[in-house]
Amino acid sequence: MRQTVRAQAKDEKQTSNALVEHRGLMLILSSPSGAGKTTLTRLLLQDAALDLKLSISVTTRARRTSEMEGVHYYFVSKPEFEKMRAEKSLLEWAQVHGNFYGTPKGPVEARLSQGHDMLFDIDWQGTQQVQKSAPKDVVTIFILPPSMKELQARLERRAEDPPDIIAGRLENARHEIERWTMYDYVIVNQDIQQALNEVKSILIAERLRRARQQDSIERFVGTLLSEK
Ligand SMILES: Nc1ncnc2c1ncn2[C@@H]1O[C@H](COP(=O)(O)OP(=O)(O)OP(=O)(O)O)[C@@H](O)[C@H]1O
Ligand SMILES: Nc1nc2c(ncn2[C@@H]2O[C@H](COP(=O)(O)O)[C@@H](O)[C@H]2O)c(=O)[nH]1
Repeated sequence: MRQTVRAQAKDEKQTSNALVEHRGLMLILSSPSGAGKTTLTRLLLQDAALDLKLSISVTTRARRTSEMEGVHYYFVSKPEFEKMRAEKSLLEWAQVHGNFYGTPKGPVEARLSQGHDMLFDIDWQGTQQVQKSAPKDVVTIFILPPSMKELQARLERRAEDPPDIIAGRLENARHEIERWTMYDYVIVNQDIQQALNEVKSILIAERLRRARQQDSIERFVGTLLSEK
C-alpha cells in the first residue's frame, strides 16, 4: 500500500507528474570499523522481502581484495572526488580514517521519490549531514561491538587491512563510540542473527509509523468506515 502510485490524476498536470504517495525512508547504519555494518547490510540485502537497496558510496580508499567496483564502493581518485563535491552531486561526505567517502545524491533521490527505502553504511559525520537535510526521512542505528577486545579480534580475523591501519581504526573507534547518543537506536552486535533481527524489527516498526503512511491509511480507513 505504501508505494502505490496515485493512479487517478485529477487533471493533466497531475497525469504528467504522477506522484507516489509515500517517500521512502533512509535507514542509516553506523559503527566503529569492524563492529559489523557490512555483514548486517549484506544480510539485509539478501532478504528480498525487505525491499532495501544499498546506497553505494564513492571513496578515495584503496579497494580491498574482497571488494568489487560498483558493489561495495565506486573507487575514485581524489580529483574525481573533489569534482563531485564541487558539483554538489554528493548528499553528504566526510573524511574517515584518512580517506574521503561520499554518498552520490542521484540514486538516493530517485529511489526515495519512488517510495522505496534506502540503506546507508556511513559514519557519524555523514549521518549528521543527512539528518540535517531530511530529518523526517531518516532512521539512524548505531552498532556497538560487544567489547573492544572482540572489535580488535574481528578486524584481525577479517584480515583485509594491514596492522597499522587496524591500529588506527581501533584508535578512532573510541571517538566514534562516543557518538552513540546522536542515534535513534543502538544495537550491540554480539550474535549476528539477533542483531539482524533487531535491525529488521526497527525497519518494520518505522515503516508502520502513522506519519509515514498517512495518505494510504486515510483512504483505507475511509473505505473501512464506508462498509455497511
Ligand atoms: N556478530 C558477529 N560475531 C562474530 N563476527 C562478526 C559478527 N559480526 C561481524 N563479524 C565479523 O567481523 C568482521 C568485521 O565485520 P564487518 O566487515 O561487517 O564490519 P564493518 O562494521 O562493516 O567494518 P568497516 O567499517 O571497517 O567496513 C568480519 O570478518 C565479520 O565477518
Ligand atoms: N560519511 C560517510 N561515511 C562513509 C561512507 N561510506 C562509508 N563510510 C564510512 O567510512 C568508514 C570506513 O569504511 P571502510 O569501508 O573503509 O571500512 C565506515 O565507518 C563507513 O561507515 C560515505 O559515503 N559517507
